[in-house]
Amino acid sequence: MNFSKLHGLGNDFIVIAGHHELPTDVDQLAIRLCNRFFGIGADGLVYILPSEQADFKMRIINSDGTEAEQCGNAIRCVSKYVYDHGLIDRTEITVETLGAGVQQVQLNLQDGKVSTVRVDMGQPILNGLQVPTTVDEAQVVHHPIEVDGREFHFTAVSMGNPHCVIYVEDAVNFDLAAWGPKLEVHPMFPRKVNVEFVTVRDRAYTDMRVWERGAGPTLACGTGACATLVSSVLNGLTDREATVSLKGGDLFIEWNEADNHVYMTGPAEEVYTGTIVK
Ligand SMILES: N[C@@H](CCC[C@H](N)C(=O)O)C(=O)O
Repeated sequence: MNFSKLHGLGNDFIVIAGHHELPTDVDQLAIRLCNRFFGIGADGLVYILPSEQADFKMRIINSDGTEAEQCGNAIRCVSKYVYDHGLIDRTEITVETLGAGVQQVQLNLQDGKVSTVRVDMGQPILNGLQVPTTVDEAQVVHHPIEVDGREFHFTAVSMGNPHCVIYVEDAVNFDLAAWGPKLEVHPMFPRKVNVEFVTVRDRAYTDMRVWERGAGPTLACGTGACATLVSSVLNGLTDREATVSLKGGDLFIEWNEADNHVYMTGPAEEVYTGTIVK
């Protein structure tokens, strides 16, 4: 079975195309292939499948074998893959996702290859029960949450997948490993949660570090960057356009007032191709 390895700002994926559906043991396959010592190594396994509603369908399995509804960095990687490998020759394409519907994607080329991708990530979901959280409120903004005797405040945003955004003094040096895993499985989040620790530098620039549901600490998270911008607007901390700076690099995020959609722009890179022997 052939695969390609792509990443978006260091959030890396094993990408498999040419199949019609997910294999039945895809959870075990993801765990095995994503292992950084005994496998290829990746944050997730991504399948590009045929779609009846869009040009392609994307399915993303986290490195722990659980399936995610959406992935911002993976959708940019999928978009680069299908264009650069000649599966489509348009620079405006559509990609169906499991939890965020069909997304419109614009490909920006350099020397005939995709260099950056702008994705319409759709409307954020803010209703507490729909994110989902256990908080029955129309918006969950700066809500208290206690972990091991420490109180944080979080803002809940779903971009198809659930996020909990927490403002800290120094996101870049924050002890992700101490708090991320505990917040990920906190009972306030019935489907677990991706956790973003954020420091706002000014109204157009934030630092963010992420602990991902099902994958742990990653270098970047596209949906997490979108959730960060939405949360920062709701908390009055940034304008509706900002750079979200991650460990692996920067994403530019816009939350459009007219259509309420969030737009994400960033790079995608293919780093190698290979064959899975067993
Ligand atoms: N890295 C991603 C999100 C991947 C899925 C996530 N771990 C989840 O379980 O929701 C991104 O770039 O958005």
